[in-house]
Amino acid sequence: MRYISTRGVPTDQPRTFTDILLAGLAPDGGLYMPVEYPQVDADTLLSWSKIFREEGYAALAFEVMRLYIDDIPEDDLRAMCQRAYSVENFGSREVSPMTQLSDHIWLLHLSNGPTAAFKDMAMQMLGQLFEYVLDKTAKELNILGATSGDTGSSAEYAMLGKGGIRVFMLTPSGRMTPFQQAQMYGIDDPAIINIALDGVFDDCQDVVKAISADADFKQRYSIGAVNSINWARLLAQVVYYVAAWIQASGTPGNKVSFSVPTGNFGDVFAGHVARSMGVPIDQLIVATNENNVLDEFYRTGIYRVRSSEQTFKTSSPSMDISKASNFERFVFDLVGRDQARVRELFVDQLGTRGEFSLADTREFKDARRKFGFLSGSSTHADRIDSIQSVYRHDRVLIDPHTADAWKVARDALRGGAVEQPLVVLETALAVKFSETIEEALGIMPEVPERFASVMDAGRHVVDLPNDPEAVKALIREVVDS
Ligand SMILES: Cc1ncc(COP(=O)(O)O)c(C=O)c1O
Ligand SMILES: N[C@@H](CCOP(=O)(O)O)C(=O)O
Repeated sequence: MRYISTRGVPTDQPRTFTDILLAGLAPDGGLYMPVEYPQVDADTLLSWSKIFREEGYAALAFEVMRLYIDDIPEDDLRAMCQRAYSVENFGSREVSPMTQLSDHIWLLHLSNGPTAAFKDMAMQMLGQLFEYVLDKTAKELNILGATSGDTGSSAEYAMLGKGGIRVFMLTPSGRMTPFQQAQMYGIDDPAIINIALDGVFDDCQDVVKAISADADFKQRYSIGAVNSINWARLLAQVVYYVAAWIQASGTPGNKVSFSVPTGNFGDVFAGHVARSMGVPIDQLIVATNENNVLDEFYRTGIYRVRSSEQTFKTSSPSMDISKASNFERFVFDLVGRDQARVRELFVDQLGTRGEFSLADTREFKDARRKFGFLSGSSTHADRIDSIQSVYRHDRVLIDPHTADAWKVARDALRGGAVEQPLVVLETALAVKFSETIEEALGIMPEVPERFASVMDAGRHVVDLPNDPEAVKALIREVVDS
């Protein structure tokens, strides 16, 4: 498989998987995409079903990922999948089991990994891939990432102790929960550098992109990406849509729909990839919180990003995002993979006016039928109500992000916009957001044994202004010392 940029010019040479794994963002500022989506037929789906049931998630992950990775020997890739998706890391061979809730909704558990969020599902694999490629090339990697609370800890735990890798993680100062802060800032290791930036997540992400756009700096300091701008993150996430389809249906003729709590549009985009490959997915529901830029697009065709000041601080804080990176990947598919058009929309129009409209285009009018996207949003009151409702009926504790998806899913089911089976993606454990759980239920979530001492750790973090130059200076200081 070869990869191209969403913005590239047609004469650009397509890249291999290991090239783009270390590169992250494309040099033209676009995002890498496979030149095509491999197609799977009914026989393949049935064989995947058998593999998942008999051999577990790691074996399925290998089958899916090998379709996109042809520059790593298969035995090595299989071994990496086994190490990433071990029972030790995720607690079971299924890795992402499902629970059936009332209202005919399934809950896909994606938060059984080391940091209690769905990010571990991809990040554990990324840790294996980075270590493998760096070992072969004898290179070092300085990962520069942005987090709203979950990517950061997931990346740090996945990369900790991996030779030749340092992590510089930008966090939005004062916007993460105490648990999320403690998980990250508690790590005392010279290869993990936490930075509290004076801004929101979008500012952190902008700094990452600005530094990645400085080709000389990027090359000199071997800057790599762990955010979902890195295609490998999304690829690893495709696997759990297949695993969920197998668990909820497993019959090639029977489709499954998904409701996905959405911020940077990575998770739901992985569902779009699975659907585009021929995995039997009917609807993909984009569920946002009050920061509803994406819900607005799917309702109106207008994509209007918001400034940091207009980005609300909500009780599903990991989704307080108003510039969703991966949305560009979807628009690339929506406009028929026309790179010049993507450049025009994301560089010329968005860059100058802060918005663009596809409302009057045939592509947008066909989008729902062709790509199966639905959307909705949720408020703080909705989240509280959803957490209460699921706990009352099913005795299951869901976190505020999962609650956003559950609310939009239930509305869509009741309104007849979507059919069963309908799967809600559980993206974090409630323990990370105990303040909101206490408000909803009057109880604190139980702290799993593995997190018993998280809150007691020290605080290792550097405060910096919202300025790429200040971040570059810190990277220079650490790497050159
Ligand atoms: C707990 C949680 N749920 C949902 C999301 C949204 O996922 P995505 O950014 O891939 O849309 C995030 C991060 O953005 C998250 O941390
Ligand atoms: N919710 C994320 C922010 C989005 O990051 P990405 O790595 O998925 O692009 C977080 O918790 O940091």
